[in-house]
Amino acid sequence: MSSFKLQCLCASLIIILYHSILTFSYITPLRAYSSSHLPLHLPSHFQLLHPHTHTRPPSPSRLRAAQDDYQFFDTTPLNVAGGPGGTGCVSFLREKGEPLKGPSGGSGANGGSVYLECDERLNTLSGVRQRIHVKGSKGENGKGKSRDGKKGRDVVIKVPPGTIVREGGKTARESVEKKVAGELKSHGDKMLVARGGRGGRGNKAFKSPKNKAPCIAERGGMGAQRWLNLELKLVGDVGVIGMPNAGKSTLLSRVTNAKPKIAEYAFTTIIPNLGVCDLEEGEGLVLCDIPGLIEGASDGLGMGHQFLRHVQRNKLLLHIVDGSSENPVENFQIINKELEKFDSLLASRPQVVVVNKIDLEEVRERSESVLEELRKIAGHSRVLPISAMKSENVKELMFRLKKFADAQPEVVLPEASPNVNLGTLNVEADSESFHIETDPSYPGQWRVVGEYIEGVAKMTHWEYPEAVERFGRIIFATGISDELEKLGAAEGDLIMIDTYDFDFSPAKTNPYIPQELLDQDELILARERGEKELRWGTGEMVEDEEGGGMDMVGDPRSPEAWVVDLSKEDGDDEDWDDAEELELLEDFGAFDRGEGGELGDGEYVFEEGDEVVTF
Ligand SMILES: Nc1nc2c(ncn2[C@@H]2O[C@H](COP(=O)(O)OP(=O)(O)OP(=O)(O)O)[C@@H](O)[C@H]2O)c(=O)[nH]1
Ligand SMILES: [Mg+2]
Repeated sequence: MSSFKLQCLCASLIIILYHSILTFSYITPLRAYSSSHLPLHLPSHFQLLHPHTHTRPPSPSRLRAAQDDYQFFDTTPLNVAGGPGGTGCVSFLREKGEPLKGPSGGSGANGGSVYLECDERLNTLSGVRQRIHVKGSKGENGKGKSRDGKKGRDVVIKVPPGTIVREGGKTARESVEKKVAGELKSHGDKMLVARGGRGGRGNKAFKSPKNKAPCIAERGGMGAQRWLNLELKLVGDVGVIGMPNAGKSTLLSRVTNAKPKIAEYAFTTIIPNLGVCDLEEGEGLVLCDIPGLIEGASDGLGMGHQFLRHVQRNKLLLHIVDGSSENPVENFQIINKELEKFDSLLASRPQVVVVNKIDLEEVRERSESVLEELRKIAGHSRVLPISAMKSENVKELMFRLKKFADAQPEVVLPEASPNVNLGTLNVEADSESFHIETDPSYPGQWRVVGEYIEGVAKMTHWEYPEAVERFGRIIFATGISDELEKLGAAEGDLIMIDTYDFDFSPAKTNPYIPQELLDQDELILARERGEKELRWGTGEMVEDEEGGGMDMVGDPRSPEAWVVDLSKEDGDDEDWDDAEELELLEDFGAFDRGEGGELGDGEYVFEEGDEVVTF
C-alpha cells in the first residue's frame, strides 16, 4: 500500500473514531438526564421546548455550580472591623528643677473606620468579593510630652449603585433575620459600616483640680466588628424575561454590545447580563437579560427567584415567547403566574411581548394565531413577531420599547428602610442602662449586662489602681451596686461584667477590683515578705510541654515553693483530705491563690494539665 493510501486510511479511521466519541458523549448526558438524575423538578413541558432541536439540558453539577457562581456574583458577605483605638499614656513632665511638672500622657487616637462608597463606574460586586475581611488600622498610642496618637487609617470600599447593605450574623453563614442598614444609590453616597474604636485617654486628660497628678489612662476601645451582606440589584430600563432557550440572550447580543453566552440548551445564561442599546436619539436603552424562568421559579425552582429581584427595578418587561415551543401561549401564562407569585408589583409592570424565531417555517405559519391569542390574554396590543437571530423586526422593536420606556414613570421601589445604624451600633452606648441577670441554680452569681458598663470595663487599664478605683466609682454612679444590693447580692458574691469577674463588697472597701489583680498584688507582696508558694508533686519527674522534666519534690528551680509530695501520702489518695491539707498549709503560712484540681491515682491531676498549683 502506498504511503498516501495509508495516510488516507488513518485519517478516515480517526474521523470515524472522533464521530463515535462525539455521539457517545452526546448521548450519555441525555440518558443521565432522562432517567433518575433530573436535576430539578422540571415541569413536563420543559423537556419538550425544542422537539426539533438538540436540547441538551444542564447537568446537575453544572446547575449547582451556576447557582454558586451566581450567589457569589450578586450577593456577597463581607466582614468589616473598625481598627482598635490607641491606648492612652501615663507620663509626667520632668524638667530641670521641676521634676514633677504635671501629667503629660497623650491620648491614644481613634482607630480607622470602614466605609462603603457608591461608585457609578462599577456594576458588579466582584471587587468586594475579592476581599472578605476588611479592617481599619489601629489608632496610634498616646505618647509622653502630651503627644496624642495619629488616627488609624479609614478603609473605603467601593460598591456599585443599587447596593443594599444588610447586617449579617455573627458568622458568614449564620442565618439571622438580616436587618437592612441602608442602600447606596447614587455616586458618592457613603455609609459608615464599622466605626473604629475610641482612643483611650492619657493621664493628661484626667487632670482635675482635685487630682493634679492622675496616674490613670484608658485602653483603646475595640472597633465595631460585624458581618455584612451586600446585595446588588442591577438597574436596567427593560427586563428581558422568558422561558429558557426563548432567545433572550440572542436578542441582547444583537441589539447591544453585550456578549452573553448563547446556546441551544436551557439555562445558558447563569448570571444576569446588562447591555445598552444605542438608539439614534437620546440616551440608550438598558436591557437586563436574566436567566430563563420556569414554572415554580418563584418557589426557588430552576435558577429561581434570585433573578427576579433584578428585574424589579426595570420600568418595563420584554417578555420573549419562544415561537417554536410546543405551547407558546401556555408558556407565556406560566411566566406571568410566576411573576405574580413572586411580587404583584412586578407582575403589574407593563410588558411588551414578542414571539421569537419567526424565521423558522413552522413558527411563521402559526404566528398569526399565536399573536392573536397572546393579545387577547395580555389585554393589550404590544405583541410583535421577531427573529432575534435574523434581526427581523428587531430595530422596530427597540424603537417602540424606547418610546414606551420613556413614557413610563420612574420605578419607585419601596425604599429599603434601614432598621439599624451600623455607624453607631455596638460602638457608643446609647445610654447607661443596664440589667442584672441571675439564675437561681447558681446562687451568689450575678451578671451585669449593659453596653456602657461593658465598654468601660474593656477600656479600663487594670494595671493602674486609680483606673480600678474609677471603675468602682462608675459602678456606684450608675446605680449598679445599689441594684445588686436590692436584688440580694451579698458580700463575696461573684459579679460578672463582660469578661471580668469581681467580688461584691457592699462594705465598699476597695470594691470591684478584679480578683486577678488582687492575686497579682498579693503575690508580689508575698514574695517581698519572703513567703513561699505551694507546689504539689508526685515525687517523680513530670514532663513539661517542652519535653523538659521537673522533680516536683525537690524542685531546685522553685526554692520559694512549698512542695507537697503526694507519693508520700498514706497511699490511699481518696482518703487524702484536700481541705484539711490546705488548712494545714495555711497554718504554715501558705496562702491560697490558685485553682485546685482532682486527686487521681497516686498523683495530683490538675484541671488544666498544669503540673503546679500555687498557693
Ligand atoms: N431559529 C432561531 N433560533 C434562535 C432565535 N433566537 C435564538 N435562537 C436560538 O435559540 C437558542 C437559545 O438562545 P438563547 O439566546 O441562548 O436563549 P435564552 O433565552 O437566553 O436561554 P437561557 O439563557 O437558557 O434562558 C440558541 O440556540 C439560539 O441560537 C431565532 O430568532 N431564530
Ligand atoms: Mg440566555
